[in-house]
This record gives sequence, C-alpha cells and structure tokens, in this order.
Amino acid sequence: MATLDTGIPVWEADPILSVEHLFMRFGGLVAVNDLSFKVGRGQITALIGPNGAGKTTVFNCITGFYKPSEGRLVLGHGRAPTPEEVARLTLIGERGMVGKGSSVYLLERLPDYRVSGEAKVARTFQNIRLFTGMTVLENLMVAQHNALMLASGFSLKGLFGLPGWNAAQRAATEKAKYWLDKVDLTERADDPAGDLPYGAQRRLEIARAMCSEPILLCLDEPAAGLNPRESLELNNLLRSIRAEHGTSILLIEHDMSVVMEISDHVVVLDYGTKISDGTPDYVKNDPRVIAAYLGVDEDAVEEVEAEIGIDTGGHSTGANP
Ligand SMILES: Nc1ncnc2c1ncn2[C@@H]1O[C@H](COP(=O)(O)OP(=O)(O)OP(=O)(O)O)[C@@H](O)[C@H]1O
Repeated sequence: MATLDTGIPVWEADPILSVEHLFMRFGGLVAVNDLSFKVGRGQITALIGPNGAGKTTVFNCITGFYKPSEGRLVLGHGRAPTPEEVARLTLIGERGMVGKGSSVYLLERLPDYRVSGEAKVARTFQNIRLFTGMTVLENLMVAQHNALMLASGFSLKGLFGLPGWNAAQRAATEKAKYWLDKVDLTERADDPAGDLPYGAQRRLEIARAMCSEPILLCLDEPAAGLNPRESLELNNLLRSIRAEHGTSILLIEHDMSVVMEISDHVVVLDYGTKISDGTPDYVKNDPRVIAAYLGVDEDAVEEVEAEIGIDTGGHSTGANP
C-alpha cells in the first residue's frame, strides 16, 4: 500500500528514515549530490539507478561505513520525530535521543557498530559476506552476539550457567531455528555456509541480518546472480518480512522484476542526483527515468532528453531491466 487514506504517501506521512541534503565527495568527485528522500515505515523502498549512480555510497553513509561530507540522516524508532526534535538534536550536537516508545538517531553522527547495534539498521552487501567456514547455524548465532553479550552482563555468567544467560541462549537458538525455516535452510543447518549454492547464501545473508532484529533492513542487490525462480522466492521472502515483522526495507536492485513487483516506493538516482521519486507506476512512466535508466534506444535517448529538457550524456545504463 503506497498511500494512507488521506492520499499522503506513507513515506511522507510516517518516514522511518529521512535522508536530507546528503552529499558525499571523494576528492573532486561528487558521488552523492544534495540527495533528499524518505523511507516509509513498514514499506519496501527501492533505490535504483545506472551503474555508478551513487547507490552503494548512499548505503555506506546510512550504515556508518562512510561519514557523509554533508547532510542529515534521521532515523525514527516508533514514530517519525518532529522537525523541532530534530532541530534541537542537531543544535545541541547529540547523536540521538532515546525515549519511551520512540527514539531518534542522527545516523551521520554514529559509527557503524552503533548504527547496527543501537539504531537497529542491518545491511547485506553486494558481494556476499558470510562466515564461509562456519556452519549455516553458526552464522545465525554469531549475528546475535550483541544480545548474548548483553545477557551475560559482559561477565562470566555464561560459564556458570546462570538463568538469565541460559534463557538468552535458548531465545537465540529459537530465533536461529525460526529464520532457518523461513529461508528454507533447516536441512543445511550444519553445513559450512561456503558450501551453499549462491541463491541459498543470499537467503542466509538476509536471515542473518534479520537475527539482529533490525527496524530497517538495507539490502544491496539481493537478487544479483539469482535465477528467475530464486528471484521469485526472494520477492516472497521480502514481502513476508514486511508483512509479518513490520521491518522497513531499503533495497538497491537492478532486477526490475523484483523492484517493480514488490516495492511500495522507488527512488531513482543518476550521477548522484535524484531524478525521480514515487510509486513504481509513477517512476516507470517518468520520461526522465525512461531516458536515463530504463533503456530507451540509444537514438531515442537524445530525442527524449530534448523533449524533457535534460542532458544525461546519453550514457548506457548497465542495467538489466
Ligand atoms: N571509496 C571511494 N573512493 C572514491 N570513489 C568512490 C568510492 N566509492 C565510490 N566511489 C565512486 O562514487 C561513484 C558512485 O559509486 P557507487 O558504488 O556508489 O555507485 P552505484 O550506483 O552503487 O553503482 P553500481 O550499481 O555499479 O554498484 C562512482 O563513480 C565510484 O567510482
């Protein structure tokens, strides 16, 4: 569902993440150029664009791998913070504000381990990064290390088998079992993750991210390398994560069968700049997107560009729509 009853899109009415005037410069290269967009709470948002458009750089800024050159990244747990709350946090130089039922984080001020541990933003990578020598189950248990350490009180409770620790360990095992089942890997639980076929490794990566109970799940090209059947399974998995867990999902994807099928909201980047933002139907029919991304004929590109008054340089998309 892309809109509330009021007709206001969910991403405007209740954003979980607001990207505000984000810039990322590498020397003279402006990889992200004054980018603003919102991610709706409980929605699937796709960030798309030609190769080199700046998508992964945006992910790296959101997840704390890069410190943005400029801009603000506001994450709201529970509800969207008011502009006054955000302005106050910005002014007093705080990284966030934890409240009862709602918290705010300015992600650009957090190191990566706090973005995942406290702000609860999880991510997967374009190139799968599993612990290939560990078993499938161990990968899911390691993902819960933070919760287990908290339960141990960072002490020797675990060695003495104290009740709090035992309960936390049981809960972690249950969660791992749940996600193994969800991604259809229960039978491979004891196999090294590196032995799984590619599509199964991608599912395991998503399961591992979900074991950390994120409120925002960032997926970098989750359908890359998947065959059509696996892409379909991925669509179902992401839909069920949205429906059953209420997790908001932000994904970078070149596979248009995934993007257009499951997204509530699509944001299109080209050369680090936003060129379109709306429902899949809106974006699909936006002439700027057709010209810059969805691959009109080389000859037609100039024509469309002239019509809509932009100049993208007629570059190739590198995408597989
Ligand atoms: N660490 C870095 N240092 C220098 N330049 C970088 C760095 N990271 C990214 N870039 C440059 O920023 C631009 C955007 O790259 P980015 O990887 O974000 O694009 P992308 O849209 O994710 O591309 P793709 O779809 O091919 O993954 C590119 O020109 C890239 O070379």
